Formats: sequence, structure tokens, C-alpha cells
Amino acid sequence: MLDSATFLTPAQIVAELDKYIIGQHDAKRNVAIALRNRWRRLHAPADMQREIVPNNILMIGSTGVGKTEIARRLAAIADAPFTKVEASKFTEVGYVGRDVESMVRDLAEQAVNLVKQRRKEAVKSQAAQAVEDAILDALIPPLPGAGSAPAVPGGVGFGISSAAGNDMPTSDRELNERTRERFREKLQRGELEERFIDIKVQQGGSPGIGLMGGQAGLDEASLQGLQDMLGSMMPKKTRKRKVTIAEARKILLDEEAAKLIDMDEVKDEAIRLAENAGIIFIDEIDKVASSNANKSGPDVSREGVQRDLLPIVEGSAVTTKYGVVNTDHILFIAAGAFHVSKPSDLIPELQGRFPIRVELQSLTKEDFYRILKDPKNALTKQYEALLKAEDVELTFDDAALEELASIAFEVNSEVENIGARRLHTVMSRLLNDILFDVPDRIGPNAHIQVTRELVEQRLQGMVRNRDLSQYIL
Ligand SMILES: Nc1ncnc2c1ncn2[C@@H]1O[C@H](COP(=O)(O)OP(=O)(O)OP(=O)(O)O)[C@@H](O)[C@H]1O
Repeated sequence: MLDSATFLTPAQIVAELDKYIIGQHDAKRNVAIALRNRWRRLHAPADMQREIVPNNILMIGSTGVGKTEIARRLAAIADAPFTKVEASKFTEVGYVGRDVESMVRDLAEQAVNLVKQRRKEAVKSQAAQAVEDAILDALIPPLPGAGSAPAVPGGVGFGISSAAGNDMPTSDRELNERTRERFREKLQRGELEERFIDIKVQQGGSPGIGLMGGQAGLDEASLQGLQDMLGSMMPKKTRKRKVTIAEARKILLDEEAAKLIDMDEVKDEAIRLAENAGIIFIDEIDKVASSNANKSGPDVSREGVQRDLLPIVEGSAVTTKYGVVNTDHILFIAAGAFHVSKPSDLIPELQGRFPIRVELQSLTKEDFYRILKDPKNALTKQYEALLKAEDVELTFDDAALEELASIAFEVNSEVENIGARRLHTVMSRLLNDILFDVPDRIGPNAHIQVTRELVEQRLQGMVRNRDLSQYIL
């Protein structure tokens, strides 16, 4: 990531976002600039790199208009660790100041997973070789002292049942090795995939260790670290399982790949990745803004949350179980509807840390129509793929999509505006019976065409009946 050869220009980032998100051009442009600026920072002189602060963004827009989706897709484009928190959760009873740091710990966790995944991918072929050896050991255990026999080049046709007398094995060891080679070839040709073998699998979790926080004044990070350390000192519990060779390959591949990667290196790289490429999305920031000058009751707690957030957003060192994460260059994207409070109700220091304000537009009927149809992951495409798995073809007339968009829009304005999320409920209501009837009553090779009439017939009654639509749509 952040690699000059592969890193996208702002226009290219917007084009990528366009594949998934309809409209919201201003928000897309600004996140694209912020992302590109990270690459620019890393290519600036070292002394300047420390000075350049990230362009944290405040997204203003009602629920379901694409705020989270833009941030999440941005992270995916950059292959960057991403985490989302709801600021309002920190105002809940039982909340203690330090919890705010948990967002950075989550980010570190995501970064470790990402790096682990990348490294596992890089050692995949090496791991596949180790898996083959392990499966072979289960099929034909090597003789004591022999270890896993290396592949014999040119050993094809070198079978123990060979008729040629001078090919006969001269010792048990040789016989064992030849048999293994014969099986290795069969394995490589995929001839044994359905055969059952016994494999040893590691059981998840640290065995029997549970520490309670607060006992020795331990914070969450030290507690985690201690648990991990104790866990790694305990012998790993393994369990025998009978599985097909095909299944064994999947299970063992992960284990073997994990053995090949150096966890200390993973941790170091993950910390750097979280610090330089991490994106933290803080939703519902408006809920911690005080809407009036009355500084008592809940407002005090809201302002407290903002004060706790401040050092993290300004840049501080947070201890995680993988090491200390410096938050100076993490990109923070805060979001909120700001129906009641305004961005200016946030404490000035926090306002200053989110210099870029973008407003997301409410979605129109036409946007809904396009959201149903255009994105790579459009709902219509998702349902088409689901039914395709049953060999049933599902198609939507344009007029049907217009009607669906119009119904979703109407329910949003009459009942509650939940943005594009309404499309999910409307579509699921429309297609529920069909999804139930396939394949029992609607067999394979059927073609279902969703027309405007079908949409009206299934949904109009509900839209007209407010009580019903409140609960169902
Ligand atoms: N402009 C859009 N284009 C395509 N899909 C969208 C758009 N807006 C919302 N959606 C879809 O609607 C759903 C909810 O959107 P999202 O999570 O981004 O809402 P949000 O604006 O972050 O709201 P909240 O503040 O409540 O979290 C997602 O499934 C998303 O794909």
C-alpha cells in the first residue's frame, strides 16, 4: 500500500468510489484528496513528514446516505486498516475515559489481520508444500528417523508393484520412501481428495486462562498482553479430527502459513500500517455535541467525550497489545446528521481538528433508482446472483425499478427517513415469497421477470396502509 507504482490519483480514487456509491461527489472528492495526501506526505522530506497533519474530515448528512460506505470503500481501495466507532457509545453509563482508546486498539487489530493475511498469501506456495508433506505423513507415516521424504525428481512410475526385478526395494526404508513418492504423485494429481485421514488441529483460544481487569490495576491493553503471553507459554492443545484430504488441505494451509510468518515482523509492520494508513470512522459525532449553552447533566458527559477524543485525534501514543500506536497521522473521518446540534456546537479544539467539512445530499428518487441498478454490489445484482445459484433467472424491468425507487422514497418521507437502507427492506418484502418458493415451487431454468405490475401488486397495499408500512417496509 501507499506504493508509488500502484497508488491512485484523486480522480482515479473517485472513479473507484463511483463503482459503489451514487452521487455524493463532494464527499468523494474530499476523501480522495485526503487519501492522496497520505501518499504525498510519505514522499515528502522526512522532517516535513512529521509536520504534515492529516486532513481529517467531518461528513454531515442524514442516515443512510453513504457516509460509512464512502469511508469503508476508501479504506478498501487503499488496502488500509479501518475501524468504525459510534461516539455516542462513550456517553453510556459505565463508560470510562480510557475506553476511547479502544478505537485505536481495534485499528491495530485490523492492521495485524491485514498484514497477516498479506504475508500468508506470500508464503502460500511454500505452505502448500508443507501441507502436502503433512498429508503424506498421515497417509504413509515416514519410518522413524526418516523425516518427511523429499520429493524424488523423476520418480514417476517408480512404483513398488513394478514388475522389473532390479527396481525392487532393498530395504524397508527404501520401500517406505517409494510408497510415499507414489502417493505424493497421486496427491498432486488430485486423486485422493475424497479419502479420509486423521489430522491434528489446534484448538482455538488460550487454554483455560481468564484474567479479570481491575484486579491489579491493569488496563485493557496490559491485560490482553498478559493473557497472550501466558497463552503462548502454555502448550497448545491439539485435537484429532477425521477429515477428507480436500478439507485437510484447507485446515492445514492456514496453520502451515501461520508457522511460516514471523509474528514480530507482522506486529511491527502492522503498527506502521495503522499509523500511516489507518482510517478511523467516528459516527454520530453530533450526538456528543452540546446543543445549547446549558452545561449541566448530559451535556457535561458529552463534552467529556469530546475532551477524551481530542488527544487521540490531535496525536498521542496509545498502548495496544501489539505495541504503541502513534495516532498523529491516522486519518479520522467523523460523521453525523447534525439535525439538532451544529458542527459549531463541538468544542473549538475538536472543530479545529476536522477542518474539512463535507455535506452529503439527501438521496432523491432518481438516486434510489440508480442505487438499485448501477453499483457493482447493487441489490438487484445481489438477488440475481442468489437465484442464479438455483439456476433461476431473475430480471428487473426499468419500470419496476422506478416503481421500487418511488415506493422507497414515499415510505421514507411518510414514515421515517432511513435513506438507502429503505431499499433493502422494500426489496426483501418484494422478493420474499419468490425466495421461499425456489426451488420447490419455482424450478430450475425458470425466468422471473419483475415488472411494474408485480411491484405494485406486492407493495402498493402496504404503502397505502401506514400502520403496515411502519412495521413491514
Ligand atoms: N449514495 C449511495 N450509493 C449507493 N449506496 C448507498 C448510498 N447511500 C447509502 N447506500 C447504501 O445504504 C446503506 C447504508 O449506508 P451507510 O452505511 O453509508 O449510511 P450512513 O450515511 O453512514 O448512515 P449512518 O450515519 O446511519 O451510519 C449501505 O448499504 C449503502 O450501501
